[in-house]
Amino acid sequence: MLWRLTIHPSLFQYPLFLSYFLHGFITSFSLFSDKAMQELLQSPVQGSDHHLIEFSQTLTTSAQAEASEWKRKYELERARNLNLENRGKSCLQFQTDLDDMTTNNPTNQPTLYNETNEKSERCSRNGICSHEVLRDGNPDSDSKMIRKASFKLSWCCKGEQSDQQKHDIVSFERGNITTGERSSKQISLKWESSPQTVLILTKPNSIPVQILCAEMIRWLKQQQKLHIYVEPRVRVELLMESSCFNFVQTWKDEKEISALHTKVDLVLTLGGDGTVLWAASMFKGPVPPIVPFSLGSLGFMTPFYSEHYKECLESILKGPISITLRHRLQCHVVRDAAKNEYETEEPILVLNEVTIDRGISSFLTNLECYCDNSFVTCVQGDGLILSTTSGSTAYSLAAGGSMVHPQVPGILFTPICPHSLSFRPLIMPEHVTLRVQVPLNSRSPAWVSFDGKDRKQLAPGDALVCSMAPWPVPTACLVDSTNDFLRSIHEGLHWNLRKTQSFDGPRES
Ligand SMILES: NC(=O)c1ccc[n+]([C@@H]2O[C@H](COP(=O)([O-])OP(=O)(O)OC[C@H]3O[C@@H](n4cnc5c(N)ncnc54)[C@H](O)[C@@H]3O)[C@@H](O)[C@H]2O)c1
Ligand SMILES: Nc1ncnc2c1ncn2[C@@H]1O[C@H](COP(=O)(O)OP(=O)(O)OP(=O)(O)O)[C@@H](O)[C@H]1O
Repeated sequence: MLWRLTIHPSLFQYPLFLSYFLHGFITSFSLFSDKAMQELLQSPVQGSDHHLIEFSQTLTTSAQAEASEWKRKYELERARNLNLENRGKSCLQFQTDLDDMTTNNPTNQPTLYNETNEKSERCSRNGICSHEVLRDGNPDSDSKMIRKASFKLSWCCKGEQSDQQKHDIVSFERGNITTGERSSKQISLKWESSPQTVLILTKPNSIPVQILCAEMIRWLKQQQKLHIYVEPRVRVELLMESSCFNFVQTWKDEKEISALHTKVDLVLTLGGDGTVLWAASMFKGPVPPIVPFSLGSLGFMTPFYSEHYKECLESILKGPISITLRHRLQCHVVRDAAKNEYETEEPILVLNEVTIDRGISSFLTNLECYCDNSFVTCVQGDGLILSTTSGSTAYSLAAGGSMVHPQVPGILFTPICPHSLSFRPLIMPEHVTLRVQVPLNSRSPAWVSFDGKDRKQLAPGDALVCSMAPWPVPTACLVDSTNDFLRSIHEGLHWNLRKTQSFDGPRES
């Protein structure tokens, strides 16, 4: 499986983003040496170009050693897969299509190593790239290799896509401090090799979703020749409909779920915002691009119309795709019994928000809040929401928080029904760590929930520690981040809808 990740130099002015992004990708792939990674992550922003290019060369050398073995296994596996799939000949249609796949479609041939090498050289000249050879983690199928599509992310400047421009946010020349043009524009994803595997996630208990899912799978297999993964529940539903869906793949346990990001090129969600949250929660590390189709009632994060799925997917599979990189929060529950902060429970990632509230207790919550160890305030009321900017249009909005463009990196600090006249919501910068603690003298415990789910009790002395997660959720845009955001607040919330004042009437002279 090969990956290629190119990072445009303008990203270097976002050191946190860069280290998060790279850390996310790097730690998930075992080829990077620890030393190289430390050097990379510790390198000063100005020198990043140099470090990254060196790094990419190390990686390419490592990849060379495995590439010919990979190619041999890949071809063996491909032959084996075709054999297996050919056994289910009862479905004549699928068989014909598989035959077409091998004879007529040269794009489905395995990419040769030389081509990859050539690409890597090209990539080192223009930007930063990494090539990965990944193995399927399943010990039972040692020879099973799946190639993952490679893609490139870049910023678009002034409505155009530019790989070359680099802007400094702040410059200091001859004693004058000036701010330069910000390059935090629309992010665009270009495929460098075709996507081959999609994961389809669906809202449960919905007949229209079930029907669309089956139709989409047929089309993706027959017309696009893609490998398809679904949840175990969905595979059972599909097989009840027809044994022709035998080719659809799924997973058995958590371990296989945790390896999904190494196999899946694209995630399609069929449902509402809750299904996008569900999809994000399945990836505890790096997340493949998500294409959210709207089959819910509100759909702030689901811009794609399911009726036009064929045109949409054709365009997505071809690329380029406008992407919203949605930041997530990483939350740790620290129990009072823990001897230090590192002894926490597994971190939980949220795309919308983490809420600390009074749960079923009728007492006021009493929450002490700290930001990077500075005391912020004490929340006495129903609770507190720590929200991402994507979540700013959800619960935080209902509690009086601002709506914030999802591409703005920040953490919203929104009280729920505070019993005080002056407690306005805050927005903190992305780099802070927030700590919400239930004081030992609190009259009652508090309850924490993550994207509206997985409630946990916080006893007096326990704390929730929250910071920006290294792994954002890339969601595909229908138009672009800003257009999609504005459309969702207009259509979803009828934001600032008012009849326009008529032309006739009194005027200022
Ligand atoms: N008072 C409230 O507004 C309130 C109360 C509880 C939970 N919620 C939200 O529900 C979310 C869980 O969603 P679910 O679908 O699993 O539960 P759900 O089925 O109860 O739906 C909650 C509603 O929130 C909407 N929503 C979710 N994320 C959104 C976002 N980022 N922007 C705008 N609207 C959004 C959904 O479309 C849905 O209409 C939580 O993360 C929380 O933000 C809101
Ligand atoms: N694949 C899934 N497996 C289990 N639960 C899911 C899955 N997809 C979605 N859910 C849950 O189902 C609930 C409803 O999902 P979703 O919000 O997508 O649909 P909806 O409520 O019809 O849409 P809307 O919120 O726009 O009205 C959410 O709580 C979500 O967490």
